[in-house]
Amino acid sequence: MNFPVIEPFDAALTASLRARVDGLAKPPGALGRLEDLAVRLGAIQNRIDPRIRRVRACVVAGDHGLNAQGVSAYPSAVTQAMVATMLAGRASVNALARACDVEVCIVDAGVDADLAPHPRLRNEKIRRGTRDATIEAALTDDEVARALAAGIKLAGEESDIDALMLGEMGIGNSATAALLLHRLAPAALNDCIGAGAGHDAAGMARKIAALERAAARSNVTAPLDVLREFGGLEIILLAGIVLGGAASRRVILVDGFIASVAALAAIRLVPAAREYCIFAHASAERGHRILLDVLQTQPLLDLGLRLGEGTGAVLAAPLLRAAVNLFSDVATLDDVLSGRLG
Ligand SMILES: O=C(O)c1ccc[n+]([C@@H]2O[C@H](COP(=O)([O-])O)[C@@H](O)[C@H]2O)c1
Ligand SMILES: Cc1cc2nc[nH]c2cc1C
Repeated sequence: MNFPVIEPFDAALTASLRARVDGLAKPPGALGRLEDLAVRLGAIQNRIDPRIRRVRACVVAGDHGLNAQGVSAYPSAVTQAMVATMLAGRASVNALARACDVEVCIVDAGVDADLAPHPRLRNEKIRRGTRDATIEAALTDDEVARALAAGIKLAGEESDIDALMLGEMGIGNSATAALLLHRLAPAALNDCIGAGAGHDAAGMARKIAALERAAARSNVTAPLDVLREFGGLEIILLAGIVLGGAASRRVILVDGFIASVAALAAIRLVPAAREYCIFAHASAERGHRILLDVLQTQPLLDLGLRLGEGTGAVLAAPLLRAAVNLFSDVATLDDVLSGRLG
């Protein structure tokens, strides 16, 4: 499969952006990591004057065949129910998006139900849920390729969207994400498994045993093979959004554990995508720390969130707007010291 070309950053422009930030009316470095964010946004957009016009959260939904093994405390039907809740504007992500001026786009990549058409629902369904990865490959090569292509295409649309956020909804996807992290980091499987949406001790034991069976079934490590063996459709479509968004020089703001695993998969497919991914927050899900360490990145926020839906990414949108305002609104130190502001 052919992936879009993702350009590395222009080193001279990055140096100019840093010089601009250093020359603003403040002691150098006094705005801490917000300064790094401002430079990064300019480097991503390849502009000395980065801008954040429209911001869109893509909440991609899918179901997981391995949920039949009891890897989640919740039935797969909750995925469909939460998609309906998001379409009604009543999920957490909707409330936070209204507060942070973020558009929400809900995408069906593989919900195990026939969803009625809705003006705010994008139908990219590849199939109704993945196959049970403890028994057989979750997907075919063709299904993986089609999910990636759908994400790449979606991310390339509407050129005035400057930042794309990765969000997801999929009961059982913390189990799938643990398998992907185990193979793609790589890291010991046990360290990648957390409580997901919540588990008691018996539930955790069931989840660990099922994931050990799935991991023992296939020893693949190449990224496309890993995605075929373990899924899931929403994670793969999100990886496509990373590739398409980076190729069109958009900021990719990554939500929690599952969205971060999607970003990792994209980065394993096209390493240049890494610089375009900004990790919004540190999820409380076990395994997220491993992923952040592997990618040597520090998230913007740490609020103890572990919801998904794109909630953490949406909350970081104001930081993007704040960072670009430094370039557009702040006087230079030279102007201040020479009295040129009047
Ligand atoms: O993104 C996270 O950090 C995160 C951590 C734990 C759970 N979730 C959400 O909870 C669901 C997955 O949990 P589970 O237990 O069903 O695998 C899925 O809908 C995710 O959006 C999300
Ligand atoms: C209710 C509920 C809402 C969610 N949102 C994202 N993952 C979720 C999981 C559950 C169970």
